Amino acid sequence: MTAPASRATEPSPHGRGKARLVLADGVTVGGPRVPIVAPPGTGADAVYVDAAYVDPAYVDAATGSTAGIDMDGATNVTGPGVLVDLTAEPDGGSARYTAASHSGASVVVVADDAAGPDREPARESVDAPQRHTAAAARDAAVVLRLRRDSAPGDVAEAARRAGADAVLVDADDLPALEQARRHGVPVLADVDTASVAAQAAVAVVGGADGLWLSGPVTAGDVGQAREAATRLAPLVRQAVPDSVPGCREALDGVDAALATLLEHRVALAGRIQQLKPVGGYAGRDADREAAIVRAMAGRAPSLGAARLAGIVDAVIAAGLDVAEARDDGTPPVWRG
Ligand SMILES: O=C(O)C(=O)C[C@]1(C(=O)O)C=C[C@@H](O)C=C1
Repeated sequence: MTAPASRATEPSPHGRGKARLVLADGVTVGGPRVPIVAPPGTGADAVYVDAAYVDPAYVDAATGSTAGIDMDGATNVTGPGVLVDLTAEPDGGSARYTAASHSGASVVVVADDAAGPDREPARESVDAPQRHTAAAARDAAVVLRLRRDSAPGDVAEAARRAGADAVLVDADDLPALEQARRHGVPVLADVDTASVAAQAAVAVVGGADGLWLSGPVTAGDVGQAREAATRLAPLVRQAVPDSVPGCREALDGVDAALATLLEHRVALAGRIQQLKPVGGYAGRDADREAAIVRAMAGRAPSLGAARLAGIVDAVIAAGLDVAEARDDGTPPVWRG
């Protein structure tokens, strides 16, 4: 994680007026990909750390001790490209300031109770305790954690009030995800690793631009979240960026989803060959193949039936090749 995060938002192709937040080199919240944000050592695209792990000096100042806190490696985990989570800070004042200013982090995450209607904005406040967060946040991007009881419709307003570049909401808070999407606010979804695959899927389909994994997070959790995002994001985040790298990134996502579906298709077609009275090339069914092409043409009008026929023919032939080559101890009928 070397490149700095950036609070400078850029126009995004995902919806009119939608901004995107750059977390690290090639890692954006609001682009075609849905990045995974998780603690260090889990293989995530971007890393967050709890403020308590930012600087031993903070722990000394706040509690007089580091007892009970595992500080192994703590001092080296922050810096540019790292998100520092300030939402659980006990005193909200000096601790936040010390933690965030010592960290060199590029993104700080603040709670909505630090930016409520009668509080000062996270980025511009002059009153303690928020002034400390504000001071730290001046040079960093701000992500605002919104609690579930924040009324839908207030998402964009809360982000504006806090001077936030993105919001963080519960993975299954679909009204908040929808509000953020509608108002063009980049939105991270807080995925509880107790049910990571399902929550990640719900969040991505609901419109999350990034997944923030919380709880005890393992590399396996990150892998599951990434897989859910890879499979589902291309289905719900259709965009045509205006640069070659942007388009290639989006194409990579679509190709990943296509490959997943092709793999499933090969399995299904292979099973049919075992079940049909005559399977394999010998049992090819032209009427069935024509019906497949017609059905797909309705969903791919740009290609049309004639071009799709060639694609479908190649896909079916590849599936039959695999089926005929398979030697899994259950001989298909055509092998006798
Ligand atoms: O539907 C079948 O009968 C199949 O064997 C599957 C399948 C396919 O891959 O879709 C393969 C060969 C047939 O010609 C038609 C379709």
